[in-house]
Amino acid sequence: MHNNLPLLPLPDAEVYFAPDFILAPAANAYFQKLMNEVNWQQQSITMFGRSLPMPRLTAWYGDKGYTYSGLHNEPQPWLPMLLELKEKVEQASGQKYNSVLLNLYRTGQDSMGWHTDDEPELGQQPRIASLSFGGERRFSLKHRTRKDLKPVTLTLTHGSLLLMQGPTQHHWLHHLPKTAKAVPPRINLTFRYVNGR
Ligand SMILES: O=C(O)CCC(=O)C(=O)O
Ligand SMILES: [Fe+2]
Repeated sequence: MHNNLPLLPLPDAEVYFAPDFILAPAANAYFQKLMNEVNWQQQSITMFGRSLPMPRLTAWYGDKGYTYSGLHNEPQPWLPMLLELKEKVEQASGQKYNSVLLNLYRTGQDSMGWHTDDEPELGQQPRIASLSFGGERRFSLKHRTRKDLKPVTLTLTHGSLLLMQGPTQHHWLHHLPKTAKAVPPRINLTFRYVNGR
């Protein structure tokens, strides 16, 4: 699908990054509203038979249930603010989304490990539109098989939009590592199109 966002020169991928997608005054207001109005949850992950708290808070809103990190998530009904952001992202990307997963990274110790978003419900070519608010964090992509390609690191700035689509999830992993720096809290919204159910 055609859009006017800046395309990153990555092989086997279609990744766009607009660092100033939402400008500071509006982005500040969204950050505060998201902090206050989203129903943030502490979920657990089971690893090696042990249940551990996820290193971030999460929330899931949208039209359809979705399995993520082995957990089935029943979405909460859309908040007006989330529909407004969804519309902005749909206009910029030229595509529709029907769900959003929100992540709150409270400190530099909150993180997300290497993964791909390739659950069957996301279809053959998952599209993920990721908005960031608050503290800047580094985000990296690494090719699954091509060791000659160095990992690519971006700084996900306040108000930025990162769009991953096409073959990206088949060939690249991504993560949001911890940082030892003192960083303000960060809120991330990943809009997705979930099929079925
Ligand atoms: O916080 C981020 O920027 C990454 C989030 C992510 O990869 C995900 O929710 O699948
Ligand atoms: Fe992801």
